[in-house]
Amino acid sequence: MRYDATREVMAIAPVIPVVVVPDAASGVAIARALVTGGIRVIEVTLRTAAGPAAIEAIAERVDGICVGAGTVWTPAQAQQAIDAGAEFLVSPGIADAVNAVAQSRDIAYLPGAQTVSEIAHLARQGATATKLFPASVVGGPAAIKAFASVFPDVVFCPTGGITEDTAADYLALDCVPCVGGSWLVSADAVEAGDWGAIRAAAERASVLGDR
Ligand SMILES: O=C[C@H](O)COP(=O)(O)O
Ligand SMILES: CC(=O)C(=O)O
Repeated sequence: MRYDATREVMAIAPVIPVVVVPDAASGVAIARALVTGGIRVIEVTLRTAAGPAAIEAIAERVDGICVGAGTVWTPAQAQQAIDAGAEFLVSPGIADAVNAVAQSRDIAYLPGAQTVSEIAHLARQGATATKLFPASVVGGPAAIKAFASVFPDVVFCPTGGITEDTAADYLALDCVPCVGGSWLVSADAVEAGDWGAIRAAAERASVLGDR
């Protein structure tokens, strides 16, 4: 498993934007706005049918961004995303079959956990990096501090319910190199084609946590 590569993805920016794309062209415009704003990583979720095409278009047409696939639950989705050009995969929870594809294709993988037992399950497989979703619901920074006390070798990417105002509270923890969030790329901005708003949100996010 490429958890060293997963940690490299987590080190790119203080925030991994979690994005829902209506079509591939919007994905390209969003990715360009993020890069211009200083965020060189994007997680394109497979929650819409346009996800794989958007990943492919971003990989081909946007320089300087690391594109990954989110909401990956099945091996077929994992294979399709990698074939499209995804450089990393993310699951909101445990998806062992996706982990197996990530291992066989030698690609960075960020699996999700919500509980101590789930983190332990991932740690037994060798994971040293996990998503924590939905972070604000499972207890926010206080919960992560408690998890870190029993998993000192694991770093977390908390995601879910985090905002521009609360991200720094998570990033202040040594075990949190980055957070995930959808706030940079709002559905309203995408619908309006307001790429300037996304660029501005990326500019503010790029300096969160003084990184
Ligand atoms: O659906 C959840 C998103 O992927 C991340 O959560 P968020 O929208 O609360 O930032
Ligand atoms: C929540 C998230 O990161 C995902 O859908 O993969």
